[in-house]
Amino acid sequence: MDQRVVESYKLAKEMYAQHGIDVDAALEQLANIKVSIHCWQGDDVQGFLFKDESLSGGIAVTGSYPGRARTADELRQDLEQALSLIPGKHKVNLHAIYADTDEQIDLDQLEPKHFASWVEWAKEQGLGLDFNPTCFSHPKADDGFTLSHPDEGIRKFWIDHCKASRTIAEYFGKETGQTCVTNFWVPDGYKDIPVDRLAPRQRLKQSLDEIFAQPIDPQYNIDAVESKLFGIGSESYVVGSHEFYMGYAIANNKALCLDAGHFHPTEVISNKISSVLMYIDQLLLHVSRPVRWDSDHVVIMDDELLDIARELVRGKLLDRTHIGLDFFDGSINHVAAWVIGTRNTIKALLRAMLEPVDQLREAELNKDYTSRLAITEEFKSYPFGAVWDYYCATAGVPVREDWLKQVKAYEQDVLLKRV
Ligand SMILES: C[C@H](O)[C@H](O)[C@@H](O)C(=O)CO
Ligand SMILES: [Mn+2]
Repeated sequence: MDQRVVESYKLAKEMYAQHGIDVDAALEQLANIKVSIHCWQGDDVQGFLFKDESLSGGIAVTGSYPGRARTADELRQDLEQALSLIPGKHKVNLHAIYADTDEQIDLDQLEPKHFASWVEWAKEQGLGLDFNPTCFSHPKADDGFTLSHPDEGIRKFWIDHCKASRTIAEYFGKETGQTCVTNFWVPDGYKDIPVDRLAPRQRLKQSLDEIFAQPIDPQYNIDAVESKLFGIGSESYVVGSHEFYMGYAIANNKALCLDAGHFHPTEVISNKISSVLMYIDQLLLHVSRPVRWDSDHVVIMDDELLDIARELVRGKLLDRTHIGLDFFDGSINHVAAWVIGTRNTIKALLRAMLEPVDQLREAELNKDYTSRLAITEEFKSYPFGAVWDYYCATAGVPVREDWLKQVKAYEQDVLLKRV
């Protein structure tokens, strides 16, 4: 290992120790945190089942950076490349449209066997798998409704797809030995002001009740539900609102998914974590970055990311939180997007672990808000970067921006050859 990395680390460790912070213990804790890396950044949310369907559901990918994965093998190859540049052992989050099969199969007919290659790969790589039914980019979702659809036949199709998804998730959990988190998000909503807000919500509740009627051992699968304020084409009303799913999760013992881009533009999920975890057992995060709207930009080291990490660390809530990523930027190298967003998420957790929380809490309780602000601000320039570099070096991944060289080489050798 580069001796400068080791020396900087030692100096940093001493500085943190002066505030009672055990850096080695923080790194040990960090190494046990798994981030769920979303497969859909790798191919602009296209999937492999319906090559001719364009992305729908009120979400959008912009950009046409070359080299996106076209097959499951390519996607796995790209994920391996990204994972080789990210410290720690993590999970990969699949959507149903990423089934790896030659069969012409519809979503309601999916079975574990259609994901066998993913499971085999995950086992080889020592990765966990998470899952999502895909209730969009399909002709039966063209009018913007799925699980709350007024047509019984269409609603049943989506219920059957979600049931099939839970069976697949259970299989993931059994095979990998790591609990699969299955996230349910549906785009259902109206562009303009509806007359009846209640009936679609009653139908969505009924559908969810049917989907979850089959018990699954939580050792293998846990279900999460994800709300949204608005989407493109559902600006006036989304059936699965925050209140709807918060209530549903509490009443039915489900995990709640908070996506950073799914609320009012000035509303932040960091301020929701401590509230929702008072009433629900487990949380799923979709760490994302809204820029003026739910634009799903790559996660950067901004105030909100750090605040999310602080909430989890300070409240000792990491054990009850599944950290997933959700962004899709088609304007930059797809592998780099994963690396940037995931490294930032892990780095933010480290930064949060390297704060003098006890000291700050004491200042707060003593109404010494001057010290609270002063210390918080000074710690923003404490040498967390030296600790991060050491962590990357000991984990066998590139230090600082060195990873970019590898991504550029991969782009030349692999991605640009995909024509
Ligand atoms: C593709 C994902 O399931 C999707 O992004 C969903 O989680 C979401 O956030 C929709 O806005
Ligand atoms: Mn999301």
